[in-house]
Amino acid sequence: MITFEHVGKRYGGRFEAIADLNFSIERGEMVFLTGHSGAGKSSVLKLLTCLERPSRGRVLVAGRDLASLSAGQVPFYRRQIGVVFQDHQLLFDRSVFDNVALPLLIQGVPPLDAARRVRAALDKVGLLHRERALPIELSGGEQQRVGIARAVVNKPALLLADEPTGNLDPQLSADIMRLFEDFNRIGTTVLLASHDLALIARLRHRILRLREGRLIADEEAA
Ligand SMILES: Nc1ncnc2c1ncn2[C@@H]1O[C@H](COP(=O)(O)OP(=O)(O)OP(=O)(O)O)[C@@H](O)[C@H]1O
Repeated sequence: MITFEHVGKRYGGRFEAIADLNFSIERGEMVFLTGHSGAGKSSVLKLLTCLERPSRGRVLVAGRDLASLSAGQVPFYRRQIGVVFQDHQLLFDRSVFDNVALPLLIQGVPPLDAARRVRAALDKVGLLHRERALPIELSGGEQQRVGIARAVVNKPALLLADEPTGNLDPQLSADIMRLFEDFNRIGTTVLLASHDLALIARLRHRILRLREGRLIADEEAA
């Protein structure tokens, strides 16, 4: 599903934030990406979402070299990917329902179809009863679950998350991770960047460890 081949990323002529990175993730895997602050975790996710381009090497997703995508094709490519951020980036003047519906409206999905899909996504994250609420009325864990519903409303083949439990206590973090596992169980490939080593160790999925932009360990699921 994902292949990095000799990938390097240099920001503005400085040192390489990512250096000769090689790894593959098969369709249907759930993998953690970890490492110290500045190790390059977010850079890997930015390369996968075409927010950044590699300075060298190739990034392939579903067999396609992302360098071959034209600027016009990038939005279509991104529709196959769900992205969850640490700060969830919800619109605070829109309801939970409207936040989750946003990607579908941008794509021109008919409203009735969109409503059905939004409710299915909210149901999966256990927030169907809060569809009319504003994000400000929700707890941090609930807000993160809205962010996850928005990321999966398109049924993406690939789900990426950057520190999705960064602001949550251990219990809520475990709940959020269980949600990712649920989506993985139904076939979604999941790549999660996290520096929460205790949480990662408990969950027993494959772990890619980065240090200073290099892969220093690739540990199979326990
Ligand atoms: N847009 C940018 N311009 C310049 N340097 C950048 C940019 N984005 C990242 N970097 C640098 O690249 C390196 C890797 O950053 P990255 O955000 O990928 O690491 P990270 O492992 O996700 O860190 P954190 O856990 O703190 O988010 C860091 O030294 C960072 O300062």
